[in-house]
Amino acid sequence: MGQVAALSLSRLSARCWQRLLWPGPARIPGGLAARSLSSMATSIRFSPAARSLFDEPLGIAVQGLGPRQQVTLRASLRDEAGELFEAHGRYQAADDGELDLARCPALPGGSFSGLEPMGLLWALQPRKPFWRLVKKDVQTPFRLQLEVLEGHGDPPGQLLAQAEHERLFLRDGVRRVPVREGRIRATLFLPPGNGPFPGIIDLYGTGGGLPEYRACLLANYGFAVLALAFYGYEDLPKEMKEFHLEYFEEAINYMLKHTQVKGPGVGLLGFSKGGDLCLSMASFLKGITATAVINGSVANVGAVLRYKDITIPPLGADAKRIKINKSGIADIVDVLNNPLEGPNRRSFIPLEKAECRFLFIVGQDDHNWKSEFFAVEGSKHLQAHGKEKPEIVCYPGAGHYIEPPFFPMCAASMHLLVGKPVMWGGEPKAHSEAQRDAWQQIQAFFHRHLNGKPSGTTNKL
Ligand SMILES: CCCCCCCCCCCCCC(=O)SCCNC(=O)CCNC(=O)[C@H](O)C(C)(C)COP(=O)(O)OP(=O)(O)OC[C@H]1O[C@@H](n2cnc3c(N)ncnc32)[C@H](O)[C@@H]1OP(=O)(O)O
Repeated sequence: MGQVAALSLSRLSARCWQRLLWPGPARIPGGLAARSLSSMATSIRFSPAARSLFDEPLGIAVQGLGPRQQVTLRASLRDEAGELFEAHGRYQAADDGELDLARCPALPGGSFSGLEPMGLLWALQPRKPFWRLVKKDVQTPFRLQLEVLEGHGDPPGQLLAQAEHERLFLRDGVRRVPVREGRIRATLFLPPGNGPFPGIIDLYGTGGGLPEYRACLLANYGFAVLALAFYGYEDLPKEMKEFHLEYFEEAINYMLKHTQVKGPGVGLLGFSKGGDLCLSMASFLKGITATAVINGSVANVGAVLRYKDITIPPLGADAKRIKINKSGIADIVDVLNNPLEGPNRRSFIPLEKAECRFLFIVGQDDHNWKSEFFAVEGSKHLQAHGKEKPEIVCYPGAGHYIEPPFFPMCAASMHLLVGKPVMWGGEPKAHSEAQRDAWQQIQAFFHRHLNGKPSGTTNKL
């Protein structure tokens, strides 16, 4: 079992005992989320006070402590399945009894240490092993609970203060529009106003369903974003057997016909399996100006890909190359064949046919597959065909699931294609920093190429 999961289980007894004493955060009536139920002395200050967007930094301070008083701050939230995610930090107040996480480092012994103002969020970990924080209903917030507890004991001492803060996904005025047009099964997020807005199509990977949370967070920054399901959702194919690009072509045409989407082309944002689908869309379909891939493959994987009379077979894999790491979890990083060798080359996506700009976001500790190798070989392939060199941004210590900022890193979870939990790679702090930078890189890339705006970031390799 993953170390993190084991930690959650081993501490379960202690926490259960603590929870028996305190049945959990009291619901605060009237939405005064930031007001803390506390003794007169100690109070919690969030900035912004009551609610903020999930991908925004959150200021956290505690007032009214004793000079240099030692306290434990414990953050928690329950996802929509009711699963609990927790993190704690050990702190010492300043001489004036104030504790501001932007200025005060966390001490060793908590979920994180050092000066980490957002550590209580990015270090959240599930009690349930192999569980990942996802947001299914983006119209409701995650309710973050924060407790201030006396001392650094385990279990910690008495409750000094508690407060709740809402982490939202939809900025005021952003519209959520279910799309059931033709075969398309999607959700369109539109910024406030009439636009037209630069359009992006957002694809997740293996797992099916219709994850909307990255699309809606991106729409908060002025893009019209279509979260597109492509299997395992409503009347779409139940399994990942074969994909027809004509389905994705419908989605592109839907966006380009939309009065609030700015042409002449759209952007594509794909993660994991969604990444190679975006690369295939860019290679065979028209109307694409910019394609960003997060830990994607430059070979078609996991299912046959068809477009008109063209067929691209999925890259071969060998289950015998599945390793078991020291925690007993499957490591599939070597499972796929090399798409540069022999018959595997038939799976290599013909990127040279694309007429768009590319951005590859790479977690260098990705254990789903060799994302850096794929990005570098994709770059070589494009340049060998006289195409622009793509942007490649590599993040040391980042794993496979590079999500929007402050999503806690998922070390391992069920891989629906492999049929067992796999390790995704990454080290939590480095992974969190990668998520924050990648989010800026992706927005700058799309603003630059869909809007012609100068970007504020540099290209790192
Ligand atoms: C063997 C050797 C061969 C190997 C070949 C390898 C080739 C490699 C090539 C290919 C490589 C591809 C590379 C890649 O793409 S790697 C995978 C990349 N993953 C993604 O992009 C996420 C895609 N989307 C989803 O996962 C779903 O949409 C979610 C989960 C967001 C909701 O979707 P939906 O609303 O439909 O959810 P459900 O309630 O019906 O659950 C369905 C199942 O999902 C599991 N789940 C749900 N929630 C969580 C959670 N919070 N934590 C952990 N697990 C969770 C759970 O097992 C559940 O099953 P069950 O527990 O209910 O039974």
